[in-house]
Amino acid sequence: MGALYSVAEIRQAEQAAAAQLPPGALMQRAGQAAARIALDLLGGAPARPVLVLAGPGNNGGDAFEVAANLAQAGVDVAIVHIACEGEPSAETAHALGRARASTATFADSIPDDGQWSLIVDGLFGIGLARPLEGAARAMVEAVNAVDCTVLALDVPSGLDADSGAVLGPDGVAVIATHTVTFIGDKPGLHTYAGRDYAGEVMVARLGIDEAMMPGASIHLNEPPMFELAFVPRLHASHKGSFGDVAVVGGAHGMAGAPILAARAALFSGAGRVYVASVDHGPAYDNVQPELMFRDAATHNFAGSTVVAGPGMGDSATAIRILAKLLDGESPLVLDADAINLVAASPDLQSRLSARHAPSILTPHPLEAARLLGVTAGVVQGDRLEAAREIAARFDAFVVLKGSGTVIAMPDGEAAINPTGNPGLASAGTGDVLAGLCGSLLAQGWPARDAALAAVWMHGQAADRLVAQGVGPIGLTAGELPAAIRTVLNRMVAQRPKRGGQPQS
Ligand SMILES: NC(=O)C1=CN([C@@H]2O[C@H](COP(=O)(O)OP(=O)(O)OC[C@H]3O[C@@H](n4cnc5c(N)ncnc54)[C@H](O)[C@@H]3O)[C@@H](O)[C@H]2O)[C@@H](O)CC1
Ligand SMILES: [K+]
Repeated sequence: MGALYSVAEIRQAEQAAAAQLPPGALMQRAGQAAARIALDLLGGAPARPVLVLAGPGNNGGDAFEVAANLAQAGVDVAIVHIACEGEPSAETAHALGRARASTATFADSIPDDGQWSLIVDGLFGIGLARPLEGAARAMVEAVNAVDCTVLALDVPSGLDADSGAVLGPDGVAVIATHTVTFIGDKPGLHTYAGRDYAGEVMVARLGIDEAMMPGASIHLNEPPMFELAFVPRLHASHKGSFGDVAVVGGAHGMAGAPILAARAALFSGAGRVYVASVDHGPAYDNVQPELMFRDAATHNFAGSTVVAGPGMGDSATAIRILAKLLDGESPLVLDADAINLVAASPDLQSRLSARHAPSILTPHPLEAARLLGVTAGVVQGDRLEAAREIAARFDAFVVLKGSGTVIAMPDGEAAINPTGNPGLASAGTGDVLAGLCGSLLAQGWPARDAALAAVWMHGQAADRLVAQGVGPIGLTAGELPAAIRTVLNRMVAQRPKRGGQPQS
């Protein structure tokens, strides 16, 4: 499964492998793998030269190997090299020698009028230690100004491979169309700025056996992580077989948010779905008359899975209801205002930590920041760490939303979601996600699988809609539930037959 490795883990694997190989072998393999990909991207004899940018460290060494291999394949290659202040590593010096001995030409800077068929970014990889400045920054800005295919070696230069943050308050990084990453995939290529900067990610393992890799605690959130939880339905089932969901929210002026969550629960198969309003809410939904409307102050939540937060507001009634729900035994999804109320109240926080039934929290970065008492910038600077910290602190399953949503479990396991698109950056999509999480919980799914599958399906549904021309611009949250239903039924139909019982 798509394991993601920290820089420290990659270094560990690299050292273990290098000890058993001739000097420079890994760099040569990296250069060969990347050159093969470059040739594929060029798709035949290119009309224009390839520009290879080589930095001062071993990422630059990889770049020299790529340049030498491309030159050997008959490609016209120009190299711009930022030399290191001290001595390069032996393997980088050797790679530089190979590039010098090839037909590749060296230039001091990127020519202003240069036109390229491909740019290879070998400036900085996992050794990036500070924000880019001076010549390196100027080079990155020049690359980003050109409309051209860009292949990043290992990591787009300027991007932190662990966090997906561009280093520096006003930092720059190479915006690549493709990234070939070495030895193992890295979390920073898939979350925060990573998805925009890395483009399509390919992994070149450099012949390092899976067995030599450290056990990963972070994975890409892909169907093998959760697909066994999709079970076909028995003919002999009834609506009581698929659980009750109650969505609590809908303060004055925000009646739509719980309805979106409730529709998502309905379309993803929950048996009975209630909207419990903290204010005097609507009596029915004329688009979805299957939904039942109740007063949250008097509704009996026993036996339901509760999704609390969408449009819940911060009234005394909302706080009182939330305290009661936290003390209860219902599986709970906390979103939006419910998270803000918890963040503002040490009392609600201790009730949350003390729960026995599962809790899933679905904060966006600012809500996560409030929970942790930090800024949204700090959360975004290390999304994995923030999600894990919330999960540990509240013994809860955490879905930290944003590009490359992070899902963190109370036991330290974490995943980064690869589906979804900017169409989801619109009002109400979070309500839909919360309703979907609640629906899967109500149908008996373990919280871990519910969180992983809900996030994946939510993104996948948005991707399907965009493929049909519905968005990303103008995609509305209300369009998601029906698309989620299609994704869910396909997942059930395609579920691998590996044991497990149909749900009764
Ligand atoms: N060591 C190995 O066995 C292998 C290394 N590989 C490559 O080597 C890379 C790691 O090499 P390094 O550890 O040398 O690291 P990098 O090549 O990523 O960069 C480190 C160098 O850049 C300098 N530096 C860091 N940040 C800077 C900044 N903002 N401005 C200016 N200079 C800066 C450092 O002082 C150092 O000289 C990997 O990303 C990968 O591409 C691959 O060849 C696979 C095998
Ligand atoms: K790079």
